[in-house]
Amino acid sequence: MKLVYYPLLLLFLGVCFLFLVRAFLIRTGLIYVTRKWWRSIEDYFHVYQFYKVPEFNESMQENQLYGKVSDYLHSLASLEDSDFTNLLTGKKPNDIVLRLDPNQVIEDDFLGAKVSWINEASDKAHSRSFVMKIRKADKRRILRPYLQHIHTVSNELEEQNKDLKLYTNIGGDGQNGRWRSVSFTHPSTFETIAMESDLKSKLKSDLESFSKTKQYYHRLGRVWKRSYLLFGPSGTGKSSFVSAVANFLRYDVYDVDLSRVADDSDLKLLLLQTTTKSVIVIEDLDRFLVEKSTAVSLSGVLNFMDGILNSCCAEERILVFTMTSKDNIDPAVLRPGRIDVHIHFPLCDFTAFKTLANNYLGVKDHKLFPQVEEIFQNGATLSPAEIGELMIANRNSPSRALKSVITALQAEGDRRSYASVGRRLLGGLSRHSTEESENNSGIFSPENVNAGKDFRKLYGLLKLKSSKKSQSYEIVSGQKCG
Ligand SMILES: Nc1ncnc2c1ncn2[C@@H]1O[C@H](COP(=O)(O)OP(=O)(O)OP(=O)(O)O)[C@@H](O)[C@H]1O
Ligand SMILES: [Mg+2]
Repeated sequence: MKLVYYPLLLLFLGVCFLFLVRAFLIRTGLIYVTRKWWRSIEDYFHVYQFYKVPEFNESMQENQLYGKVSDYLHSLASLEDSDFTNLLTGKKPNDIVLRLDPNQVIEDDFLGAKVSWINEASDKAHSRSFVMKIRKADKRRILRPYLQHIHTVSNELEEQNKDLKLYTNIGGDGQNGRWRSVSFTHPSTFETIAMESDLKSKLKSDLESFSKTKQYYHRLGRVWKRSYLLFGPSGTGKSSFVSAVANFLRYDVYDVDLSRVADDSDLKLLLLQTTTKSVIVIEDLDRFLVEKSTAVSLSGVLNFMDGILNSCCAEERILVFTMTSKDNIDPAVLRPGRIDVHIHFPLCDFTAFKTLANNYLGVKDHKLFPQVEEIFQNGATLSPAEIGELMIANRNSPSRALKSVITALQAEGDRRSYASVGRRLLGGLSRHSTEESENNSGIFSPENVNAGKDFRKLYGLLKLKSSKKSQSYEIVSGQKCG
């Protein structure tokens, strides 16, 4: 009977022994020595192949693969396990980054195979190199996909780390280029913009799919561009949206000021001088077209929108046009193909208000919310910019902030009723224009554009009223919406 339990006892003691040895090795740090020995034993039984990636080629030109490999290796978590790394300050003031020391080894895993890289110190030619070591047995299976993987990851890292630029056009003869740039640091992102969440995800996936469809556009013989029209009252987030797009795609921004463009050919020149992977914006296009306050003709604008000149390079560009209203705009400007996506930016509703309260005050719910909701339901509204300002001014006290929003909304509601009484009193002659406005979802005539803020808010109310029947945000892809 005792003999039956013997092997079990031995097994148990063996497991306990191994467990204790492992705990001992980890505790004393001897585990690293053991691993090194184990690796040497493994090395002894495998045949390896080495690939050198030098910093310069034989003509002493920079080998771009070296930079990509360097970016890739320095992004690996296993960098921390290397025996010797340098600690350096990163791009941002509080960033600390690790850099592999010369002759240090870094390990990587790819498709179940182990790959080691050695950061070789300068040789006679004063050039550095990375040397990849893989088992011959794994070479056929992983070499190509692994190199492809390095390319993809390093390209992604480059996108993430590049400093974005904001270009603005200057007047003048254009001898030395017409764009002047500064760092683009606008913090607006899709997360900070108050926008219906479904619409937000649709727009994000639209942008993502655009940035990945080069082949598709080429096959159709189309310029690889996507045009967005953002329309809505002032302070509803149109410019913030442009920044969010740039931050999302990591694209530079070119802000075209039409008042500084000399003529159609000047506009073409500006377009030619933009770089790939950029968002090109014309703000307040309606103002320029309706008031004709630019030297550029309508056909000049249309050619710009079509991006004909860009077809030579066919690299990705996003065109964004902002307008207060698209009602008085020549339909040719808005036709499908010229404008791919129309996005309506309405004044605030309760859902947008909650997003703002969360962003600005860190408040997800509050006892004053039902009161705010009721006021919105009665038709009062303000622009997100106006609500945001009230919240910033009272950011230390959410209750005070919400009370000030309520007071402002109530004042706005009162002004609205006052305006509607005024309209009724005016009667006859003016009734026609009011009806016309309402029938046309609140057409905003050029005279109204200049009639000041109060009128603009009134316009916003009419617009919101009509849009509430359908959706608060309007996105129509590939067709004009009205
Ligand atoms: N939908 C929104 N979500 C979050 N913040 C917003 C939103 N709309 C406006 N804001 C805030 O209001 C300010 C003004 O917004 P923005 O400049 O984007 O408005 P706009 O529609 O471009 O106005 P305008 O037509 O006058 O140029 C910004 O600081 C922004 O943070
Ligand atoms: Mg703006």
